[in-house]
Amino acid sequence: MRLEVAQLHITAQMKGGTFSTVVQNICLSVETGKRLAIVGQSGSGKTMTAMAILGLLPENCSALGHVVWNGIDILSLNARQRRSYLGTDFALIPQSGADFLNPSLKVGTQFREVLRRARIERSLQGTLMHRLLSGTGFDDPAQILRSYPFQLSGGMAQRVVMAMAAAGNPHLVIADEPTRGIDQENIRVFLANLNTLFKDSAILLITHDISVAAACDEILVMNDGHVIESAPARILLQHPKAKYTRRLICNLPTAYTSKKEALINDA
Ligand SMILES: Nc1ncnc2c1ncn2[C@@H]1O[C@H](COP(=O)(O)OP(=O)(O)OP(=O)(O)O)[C@@H](O)[C@H]1O
Ligand code: NI
Repeated sequence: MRLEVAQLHITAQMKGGTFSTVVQNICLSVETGKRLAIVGQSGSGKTMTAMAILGLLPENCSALGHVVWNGIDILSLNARQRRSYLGTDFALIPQSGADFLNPSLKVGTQFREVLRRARIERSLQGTLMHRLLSGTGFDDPAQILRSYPFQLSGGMAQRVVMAMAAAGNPHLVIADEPTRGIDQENIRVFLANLNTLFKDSAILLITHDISVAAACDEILVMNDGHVIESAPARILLQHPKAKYTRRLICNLPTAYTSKKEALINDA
């Protein structure tokens, strides 16, 4: 299965009634079993691109172009039809697991609701929740299910949300800055879990961290609502074409430090 985005334009209606272009002519593709990273500085349109794919754009924004999933241009479907993809074919791993969870409900209650929406039979829910939580590294899933979100650390909340995202066995997973605010060790664990839980899914990973992007198959660089370049990760990191990409790599945290000097000298 394959996601193909072509000539995606997103426009926002501003307060005075004027229109502003948010992204222009975005083209990207990712197929099941592959991971695509989107990198770019703040405000470059990464999240809006992801939201357009998932059908979750804010009300004042609209998208034109093509978002083709499995041969169907889902951008032309109505809101109800589009929502039916989320939680089944598509899943979102949001930036902050802790913010995503409802603070007043136990993890188990929220997890069951996710499974209900994914149309998992009630009698299978318990076993599935335990399996998914074990899959994200929890030794005692029962205790996690009994916990309230405030009893979890940021990294633990992220793992819970990831297990929830895996519940519907999605074919496309979009993770928006999933590693922001978590330490290097937890980033390593996150990437390992992502690869195991979503082995057969197409993964679109929005990130500021070059070490996370480097773990993907392809990298797409965005700036100011445009695609600057895209290429297999290794090629893009070692031979970035655009000056913007070189500067971005130099400014991104972690890894590739030895490459940075060469890139700066080249720029
Ligand atoms: N509801 C909205 N109405 C109008 N403009 C918006 C709206 N939401 C976002 N924008 C604008 O769209 C542009 C792209 O925003 P987006 O959130 O996609 O950036 P981003 O690349 O995800 O940045 P970050 O790395 O900070 O998350 C920004 O200029 C932002 O101000
Ligand atoms: Ni964003």
